[in-house]
Amino acid sequence: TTIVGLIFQDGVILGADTRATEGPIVADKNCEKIHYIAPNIYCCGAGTAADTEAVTDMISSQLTLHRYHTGRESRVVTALSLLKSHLFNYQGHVSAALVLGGVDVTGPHLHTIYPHGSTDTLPYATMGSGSLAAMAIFESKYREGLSREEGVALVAEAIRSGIFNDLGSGSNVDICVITKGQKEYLRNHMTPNPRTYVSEKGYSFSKKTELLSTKITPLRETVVVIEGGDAMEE
Ligand SMILES: C#CCCCC(=O)N[C@@H](Cc1ccccc1)C(=O)N[C@@H](CC(C)C)B(O)O
Repeated sequence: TTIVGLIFQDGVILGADTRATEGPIVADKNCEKIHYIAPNIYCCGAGTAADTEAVTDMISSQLTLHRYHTGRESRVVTALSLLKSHLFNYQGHVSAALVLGGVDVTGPHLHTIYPHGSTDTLPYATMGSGSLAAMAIFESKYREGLSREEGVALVAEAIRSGIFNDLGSGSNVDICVITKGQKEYLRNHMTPNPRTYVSEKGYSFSKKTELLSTKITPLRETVVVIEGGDAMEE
């Protein structure tokens, strides 16, 4: 997995690849790794698919009940506290490595949460097996005050770096843009690895292509007997 997040001038942008693996096997070529937490909060997950799905679903439900109780919009820090305490209680046995992002009354927020429950607050972050490939892009190109277009392009570039350089990552680019009072989930924003099909008529070559066997004179063949050479061992 390659999952990333960054803060741009109007909020937060999250990104993810869509490959699920089981050892050397690709179990899912287009899975979703950006999970809904609250209307203004989303979370990317790496690690064990079942664990990232279950833990984000659980915290999303808890925040829904909390919003009913308070009558207010959820805060990112609330999701952060609920996630880290759950993961810490399970001492790393819940294998969920998360990039949490959102915008609330206190502004834009981006955090990483590790399986053992430690967290970091950052302007840009990457997680998963493709995180080093993605971080190389951020470390060389991130700057504060990015526009929406620049931010989306940089997130896409970081995810593509993981897709093409990490075997644990692949297929498509999913993106989620979160600003004050608005969020856009761009499912399969890029599909750089389309499946190609051979038509039932077989391969189709360009008009200019000529069959080797007909047009071009047969390949020349000359046999040279080497005088006095030892017979080759059979
Ligand atoms: C679909 C399906 C089966 C998914 C199995 C499954 O969790 N794969 C894991 C790798 C793994 C982990 C622990 C045991 C075995 C295999 C996986 O692909 N993780 C990616 C993220 C999740 C959300 C898709 B990524 O971190 O590489």
